[in-house]
Amino acid sequence: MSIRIGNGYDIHRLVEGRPLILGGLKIAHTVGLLGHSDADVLTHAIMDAMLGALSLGDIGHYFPPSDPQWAGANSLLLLASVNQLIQERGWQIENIDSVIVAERPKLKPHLPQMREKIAKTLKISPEQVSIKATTNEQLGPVGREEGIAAYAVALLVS
Ligand SMILES: Nc1ccn([C@@H]2O[C@H](COP(=O)(O)O)[C@@H](O)[C@H]2O)c(=O)n1
Ligand SMILES: C[C@@]1(CO)OP(=O)(O)OP(=O)(O)OC[C@H]1O
Repeated sequence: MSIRIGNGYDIHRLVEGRPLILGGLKIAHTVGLLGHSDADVLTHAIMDAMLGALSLGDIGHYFPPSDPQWAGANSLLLLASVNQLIQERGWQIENIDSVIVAERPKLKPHLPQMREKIAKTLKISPEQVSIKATTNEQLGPVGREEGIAAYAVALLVS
């Protein structure tokens, strides 16, 4: 058995007139994340962690922000295709750990549903997907609610 580990990070700006989508879940809030795709920072960080584990580059390589094809893209569909990419190479996810950094809204009540959505997309159990939330203690751009960030680690086995 071989194992590989990867990490991912993403941040998107919060603006009015956009939905807030995190882990594939639409969350009621006054502002949402700006991006070429649905700007789902958590899912983006997870994809980069999976790609990083196999030194396969980053999501921008597979889904260029300059490509109109990805305008408004559902990041869960991109996640499914990254999963296919690693499976084609003989790898599967052992577990994912992640954290969303957001001052607001309160994300704890939404975390179980996010775990289910990510796990279903990756065809693994929700127990293999950890999603946490923390504030940035009002420090920096995230602390000023200018954006939301996410970090993820993925362990792959073959
Ligand atoms: N957007 C968020 C941020 C945090 N939480 C939960 O609150 C706990 C305390 O957060 P601190 O940043 O003050 O340490 C954290 O452990 C999360 O459970 C949240 O639900 N939504
Ligand atoms: C998935 C993509 C597609 O445009 O999403 P974006 O919303 O542009 O988000 P970003 O994390 O800046 O870059 C990743 C892109 O590949």
